[in-house]
Amino acid sequence: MARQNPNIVITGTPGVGKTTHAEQLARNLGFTHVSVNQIVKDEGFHEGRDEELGSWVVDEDKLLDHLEATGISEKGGNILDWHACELFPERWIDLVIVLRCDSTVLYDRLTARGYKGKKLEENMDSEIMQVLLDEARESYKEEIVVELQSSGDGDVDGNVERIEQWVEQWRKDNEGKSEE
Ligand SMILES: Nc1ncnc2c1ncn2[C@@H]1O[C@H](COP(=O)(O)OP(=O)(O)O)[C@@H](O)[C@H]1O
Repeated sequence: MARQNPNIVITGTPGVGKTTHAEQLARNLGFTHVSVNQIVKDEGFHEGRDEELGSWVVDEDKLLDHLEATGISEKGGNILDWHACELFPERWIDLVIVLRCDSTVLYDRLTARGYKGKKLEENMDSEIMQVLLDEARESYKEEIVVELQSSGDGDVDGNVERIEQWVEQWRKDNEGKSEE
């Protein structure tokens, strides 16, 4: 059975605005905000922390099994928020949003969050080298990957509105398919 609502990935370097966008979208659309980082922490789907990078070493098999068991693929209506995207199976995902941020703005956001040293450097490099955008383009069909700016205040509302319009169109295009 096809899903009645799309599943959307919001990805990008830490600090670009994934949580901000995902929360607003989930609220407006009545979708579920799936904060993958939170699940990894809460459920212990990791093999400890990489102290140098300050991030979890994720057990991807456990994470995927857990998400699969929640019926994510069949139910739809999820906003998956994570700083990586290539591990989600293509059949789960209808749209991949890659948020991008101006590097001076991102630097301020990350230092305000206490990032420093190698962690700060690696994340800044990742944004400048568009690592997540490339990862998304390599992992999903070109037409479902959308790059959006999230540097200034007005960007969030504009992006959210654009994604909501996309969801509306998706529903029209998929009308009736869930009964097939
Ligand atoms: N487009 C934007 N304009 C202004 N501030 C933003 C924007 N996007 C994010 N922020 C701010 O930047 C910080 C990091 O955003 P957050 O949503 O937590 O990013 P992420 O989930 O990608 O790490 C927060 O303080 C948030 O309010």
